[in-house]
Amino acid sequence: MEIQGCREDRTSSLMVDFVKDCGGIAIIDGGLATELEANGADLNDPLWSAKCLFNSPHLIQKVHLDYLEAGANILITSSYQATIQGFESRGFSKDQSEGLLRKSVEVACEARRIFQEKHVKASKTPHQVLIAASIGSYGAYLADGSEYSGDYGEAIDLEALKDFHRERFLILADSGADLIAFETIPNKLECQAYAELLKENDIKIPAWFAFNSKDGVHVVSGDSFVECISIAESCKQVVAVGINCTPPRFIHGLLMTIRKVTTKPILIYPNSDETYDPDVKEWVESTGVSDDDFVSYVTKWHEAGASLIGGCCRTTPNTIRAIYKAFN
Ligand code: MET
Ligand SMILES: [Zn+2]
Repeated sequence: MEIQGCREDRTSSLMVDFVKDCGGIAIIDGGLATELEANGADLNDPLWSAKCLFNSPHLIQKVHLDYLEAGANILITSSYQATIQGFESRGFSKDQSEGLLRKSVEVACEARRIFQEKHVKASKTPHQVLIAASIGSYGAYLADGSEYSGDYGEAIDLEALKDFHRERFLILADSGADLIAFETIPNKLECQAYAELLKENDIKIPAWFAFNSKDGVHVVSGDSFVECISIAESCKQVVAVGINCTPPRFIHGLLMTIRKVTTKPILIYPNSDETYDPDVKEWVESTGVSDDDFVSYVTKWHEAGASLIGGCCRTTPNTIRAIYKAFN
């Protein structure tokens, strides 16, 4: 029985095949950093969730396992805000920093192994699981809120972004993950940088591109959503495109736009519609969306063409369990 979910051929058909194997809808996990906080981690730190890689990896494994038990088919690793630059600025050596990046994938793979072994021992068939190695934006590394403005200033050009991302990207591409998840992409320049890194390095591992929006029309910088999706569309290693960390109420309109410009599987993992305040580095309670409200959207998104659905910040294993139930 093939239970790992890692396929030998990491080709462009990976996501189409995986979604088919999952019965037409693959469930992505929910918020990682915010769920680590719910489990007691103090992430008020420029490294955010990556801090747990050296100070509480057991918590990361627990949250991954909670999402698998809730029904997730895809785990996104804790490398979103993990960078060599960030770790070095905290006194880690280069080797140690690279080791911490690899560890983010190892912890997720170990959670998958534990989950699948437990189900096999109980004579149940575990669901398939892919590990997506997260890469957050340059703005996430800056931890100054620019991941939600996409404004990096004049000094940051395409080459600067490629130089910033190259090393971590190459390490994660060779880490044993099934794919790379470029998440919360705030502007067109960063999207181009990722596409060029994939092409120039003839990377075999597939990737997905997920953008965020705060007006339901553009990516957060104000750049054209259509142009960003089109760049991803023209990149053969990109196996899915879509939206993350965006309020659920914007998703349907954005989905209608994406459908016109892509032939690739579409992924949607919104946040819970609360607002992040970069000054205090906290999510500000607002109306938010309850798990029931969230789930009332998901079948509509699926009907509208999304085949990978999960949650981002402030969604929880309960959100993912509710999504799972909506489709099973
Ligand atoms: C700001 S979006 C964060 C995405 C990341 N995968 C997380 O859930 O922590
Ligand atoms: Zn998020």
